[in-house]
Amino acid sequence: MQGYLNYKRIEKPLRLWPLSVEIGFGNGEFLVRLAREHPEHYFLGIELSGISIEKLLKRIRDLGLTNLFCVRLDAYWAFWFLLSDESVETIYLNYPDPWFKKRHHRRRLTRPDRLWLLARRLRTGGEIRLRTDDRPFLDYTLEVAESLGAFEIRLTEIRPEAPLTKYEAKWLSEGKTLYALSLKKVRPPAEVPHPEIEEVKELFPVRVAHLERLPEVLQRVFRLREGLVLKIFRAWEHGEDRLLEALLAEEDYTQQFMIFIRKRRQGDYLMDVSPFSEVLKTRGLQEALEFLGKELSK
Ligand SMILES: C[S@@+](CC[C@H](N)C(=O)[O-])C[C@H]1O[C@@H](n2cnc3c(N)ncnc32)[C@H](O)[C@@H]1O
Repeated sequence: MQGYLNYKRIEKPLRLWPLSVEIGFGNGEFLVRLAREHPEHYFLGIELSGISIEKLLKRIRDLGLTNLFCVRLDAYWAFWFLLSDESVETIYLNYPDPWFKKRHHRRRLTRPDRLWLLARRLRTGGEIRLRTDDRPFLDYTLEVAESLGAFEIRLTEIRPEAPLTKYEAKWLSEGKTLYALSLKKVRPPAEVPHPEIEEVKELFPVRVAHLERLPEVLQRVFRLREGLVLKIFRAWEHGEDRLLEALLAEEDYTQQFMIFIRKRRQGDYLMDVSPFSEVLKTRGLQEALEFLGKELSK
């Protein structure tokens, strides 16, 4: 599909240059305008909302835009998996959810590990441009940005004569103050603890000696290690073969998929991710298969 990046399949990191990224593009108005104004520049939109993705894809198709792409993935993991350091010209964050309650601050897109990764992926001299109407969120972001020591920081208020989106025009006419924060990368950010997931080239099938213990693993939650949790929901029988429905949470990246267990002539079984499940091949997924193989074979 034109403009859609299936991040589980494509070659990574992306090789698009010059590239700018918008996180949480919503109705896509801002991103489409940029892509039309700068046909020589590539743009990537990152969104969690399927409806937003559908709408943007329709506009990409209708307008025949060949420089605009989108991916449906949490922004942190999109930057982690798809982009290399120093590869992005500008990162736009327009009115991200401020998560104003203290206990929700960890969901903020500008919390230290999130902003750290954006700063890594940004080209030196490039900018993160944030727009927000939420002063406490802005102050939080300023504090995090300062602590990373990577940026030249500039804060302005959005003026009515600037190019505005429909919502911005409405908010300004209602007398709201809209802030524009520019974080220009001048040096690499200070290291902060951050979640990591390692992709692997290939997943290897795992041997299972017998299936007698299969009922015991169903509906159980296995904590394989810090940041890796596996749950097998149920199993279907197909002759001597089995199909399992599994969920794996690796850090906060979750994948739901089917596991196929096939009886071999030797009498034992071979277990693999079902070819009908598309997964991101990760070290954690291989670990989970190996763990399950051992658990069943006991
Ligand atoms: C408040 S809306 C703003 C939409 C748009 N930028 C605008 O200015 O109207 C925030 C958007 O960010 C998206 N979003 C929130 N968290 C995200 C994440 N972790 N990764 C990607 N998109 C995210 C939401 O789905 C939503 O569309």
